[in-house]
Amino acid sequence: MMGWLRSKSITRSTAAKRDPDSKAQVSTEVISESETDGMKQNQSKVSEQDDLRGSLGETEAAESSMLIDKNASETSASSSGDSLFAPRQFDETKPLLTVTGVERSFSVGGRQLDVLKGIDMALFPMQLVMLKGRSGSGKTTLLNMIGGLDQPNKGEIIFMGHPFHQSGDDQRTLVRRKEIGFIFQSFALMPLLSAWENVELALRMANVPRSEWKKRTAHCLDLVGLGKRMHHRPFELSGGEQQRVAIAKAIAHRPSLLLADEPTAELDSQMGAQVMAVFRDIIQTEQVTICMTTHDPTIMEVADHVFEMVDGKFINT
Ligand SMILES: Nc1ncnc2c1ncn2[C@@H]1O[C@H](COP(=O)(O)OP(=O)(O)OP(=O)(O)O)[C@@H](O)[C@H]1O
Repeated sequence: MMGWLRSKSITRSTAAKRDPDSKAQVSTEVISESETDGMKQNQSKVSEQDDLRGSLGETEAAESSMLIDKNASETSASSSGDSLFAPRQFDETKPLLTVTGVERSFSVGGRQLDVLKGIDMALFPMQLVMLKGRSGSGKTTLLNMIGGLDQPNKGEIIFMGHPFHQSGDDQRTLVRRKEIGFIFQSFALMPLLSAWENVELALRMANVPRSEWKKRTAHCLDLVGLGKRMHHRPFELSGGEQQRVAIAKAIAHRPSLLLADEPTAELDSQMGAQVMAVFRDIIQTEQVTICMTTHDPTIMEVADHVFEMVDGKFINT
């Protein structure tokens, strides 16, 4: 599968930014872009990482800013630190997210392409849920909806009480930045920054007070087993280690939900197993829920639940 980041358009349309409440405008833009080929190359769509980068400017700016800041004294007022470590209060029997009757179509070459055809699902706290299905069955389209990056044409998506199907782009962005973490097939790390700096960058972008960065960064890198490689840059790490840095980065702000699109696709089976072991650990330690896509049957064995998607519908719910 092509990763979200490189080609999948985890998207927010510029139209939506102009009028965050207008689904029609989002659809219109998607249609016209698709017709001229190419959702996957579209510059007006903003990948999640581009979106995150946007809050700091260009990649290079973000990286240099981190490099300049790395020895700066810890001056920010504290502390939201407790919220990064405190046990969560939730009822495990109540879903974190519900998807009801969700449909999503795109217009391609003047024709309507029905991608999601009535999806119902629920994610409960601290579950590891997997989506499987053939290429093109609609898995990433669904993850985009769950992550608040796109909206359905029909149906409801409620995440932690927030009606994603009817809230504006800005509202969804706020929820997403606080409560959702993303992991990509292609790791999505800043190449000039060390593992430590990559995680710190995520904390900065989440507006976590600087005084909390050190403790939280060390904690997250320890959780993924990279405490001893914290000063390595991505190119000095194996693929599995890079993906573990990406996990540390994605959980740094302590999201309630982690979404991962084929997180093990570029890894060999041993590294893939390590990533899955880390997922299992962080579900317990961070009390996070994980929803991921995969094609790998061995990986599915560790799931709490596997949804199989065929042609835009689940066949085994
Ligand atoms: N913005 C869009 N505009 C037009 N078509 C789209 C758009 N997004 C997705 N599609 C189409 O929807 C279908 C499902 O795509 P999706 O990426 O969700 O599948 P997938 O199950 O994740 O596949 P893979 O495993 O190959 O990544 C594909 O035919 C794709 O081309």
